[in-house]
Amino acid sequence: MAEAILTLQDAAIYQENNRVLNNVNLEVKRGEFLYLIGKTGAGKSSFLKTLYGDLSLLEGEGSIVEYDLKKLKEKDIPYLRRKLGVVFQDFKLLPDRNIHENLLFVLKATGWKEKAEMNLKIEEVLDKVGMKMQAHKMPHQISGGEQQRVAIARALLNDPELILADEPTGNLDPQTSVEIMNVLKNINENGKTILMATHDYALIMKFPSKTLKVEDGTIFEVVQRTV
Ligand SMILES: Nc1ncnc2c1ncn2[C@@H]1O[C@H](COP(=O)(O)OP(=O)(O)OP(=O)(O)O)[C@@H](O)[C@H]1O
Repeated sequence: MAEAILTLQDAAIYQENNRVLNNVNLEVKRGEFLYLIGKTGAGKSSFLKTLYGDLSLLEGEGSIVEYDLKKLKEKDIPYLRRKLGVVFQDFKLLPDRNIHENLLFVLKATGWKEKAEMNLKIEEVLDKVGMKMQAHKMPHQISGGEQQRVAIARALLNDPELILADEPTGNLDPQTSVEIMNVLKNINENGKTILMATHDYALIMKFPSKTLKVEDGTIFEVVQRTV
């Protein structure tokens, strides 16, 4: 049996004083690809924010990539984030520097020092997402799908154990969404665990995988045909 990379027991998720989710119990095993679905406002983003330390876990127990979410301190968060790769709907690339410099910025911010090592790492992650030849371009010179590829490459820089993707195809057309899914699936097949929030049921049908649903204030696993 693969070991658990994420577990939650009787967890509640809060936004300010509002309890958004309750009785959350789940276990994600190393190597899994999981979807997180649910209506707008159901609490998917709040859930993911709790996992990457943006919201505190106030009730229940939780552990992610060996961090205890209940005991997480402010000073732990940068280290937790290095073991997680987070991908957002809106790419969040820095507009004032090229692709290479965007990735270099993250490496420097996470403690890398050796220029040659940094350049090699950047080349390696851009190669994984098919963007090696475009490292000199500015974010506005590449398409949305290409920007998302770069954002995925950025998430891979510190060799994370788990990738959290919040609607990574939300701003992309159907064909580009399929291309991004192929990139994510490929990364998953190479051993990374991925938890991906999405509204895109067509994509789920095309790339079936274990699916969690956020509904009525909690999270539960659904079988594919009922999503
Ligand atoms: N900063 C905040 N303060 C208080 N309540 C919030 C805050 N952010 C979100 N909420 C509330 O928490 C609930 C869950 O929001 P959340 O953004 O997690 O939903 P979601 O499922 O990710 O939706 P979407 O698909 O639109 O991103 C909503 O009722 C929302 O109004």
